[in-house]
Amino acid sequence: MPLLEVSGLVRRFGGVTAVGGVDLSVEEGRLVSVIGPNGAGKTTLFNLITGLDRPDEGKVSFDGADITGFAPEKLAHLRLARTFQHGRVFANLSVLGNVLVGAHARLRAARPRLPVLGALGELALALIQPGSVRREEAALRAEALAIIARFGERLLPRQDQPAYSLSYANRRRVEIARALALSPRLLLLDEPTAGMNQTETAEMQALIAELKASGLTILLIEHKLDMVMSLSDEVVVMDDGKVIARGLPQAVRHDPAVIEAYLGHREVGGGAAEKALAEAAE
Ligand SMILES: Nc1ncnc2c1ncn2[C@@H]1O[C@H](COP(=O)(O)OP(=O)(O)OP(=O)(O)O)[C@@H](O)[C@H]1O
Repeated sequence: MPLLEVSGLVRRFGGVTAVGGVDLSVEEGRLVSVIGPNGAGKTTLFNLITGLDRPDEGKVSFDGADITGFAPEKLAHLRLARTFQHGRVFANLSVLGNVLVGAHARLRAARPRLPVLGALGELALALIQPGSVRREEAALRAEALAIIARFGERLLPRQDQPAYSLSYANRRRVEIARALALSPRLLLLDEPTAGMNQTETAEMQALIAELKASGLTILLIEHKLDMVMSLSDEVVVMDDGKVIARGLPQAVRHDPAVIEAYLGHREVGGGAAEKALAEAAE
């Protein structure tokens, strides 16, 4: 059974069909990439999966359960995490604070409110900070720092800096760190290297490869095709709201329909396809 299964998903905005009947499945431990030209419907698809938007038709299942239209918070409880195309962080929180938000969200999910205590009781507990709460906080902090350490010198020395003071690339790293603190079962990354230079892109690629090697299931939107080709178990190509090709990276790379979608070429040979895709990635 796939971890994520999307069937017949449709989303219309007025006269525009942003997602027009998409099927997609991601098996546990696999990395599937969604590529396609601007406006193909990739981000809308992510929004439908992650509860930021509701489909007009179709179904989203996670681990066999119907999660269609579930609110993002409920999905976080199921440990489905995402990052955004332009990066979203809590600007006034520190790097560590941002990552702790993710860790706390996971803790709340694992330990539902104690009905006996109620909200006031929980607040009192947090204020008094008995030993158990302090130990829990210390463990979360250590865990958050370990996640930040995955980003090495980029984030570790900046753990106490507010997110607003960071470079764009670092804010994007913080967002991924926060998503990892949720200890996700499925991670959706929307263009994690957008706005990054070559060195930063290579670092991000290495990190995603590491996450994949650790067994994390990942759904990735990415325009940098070299990265897509090297990381993906499967590539799904969208154009105009529809899936026009899917399969192993090398097969997709040579698919004339894919070249046509990117560049409008109708007749291409294998070599030309590769060149066109490389150009499209620039
Ligand atoms: N909230 C909205 N209201 C109206 N139209 C929308 C809305 N969101 C998306 N669209 C339209 O749906 C289509 C798909 O957009 P989407 O952002 O999903 O594409 P994309 O593949 O993610 O593009 P990009 O690679 O540029 O991010 C586009 O035509 C877009 O203009």
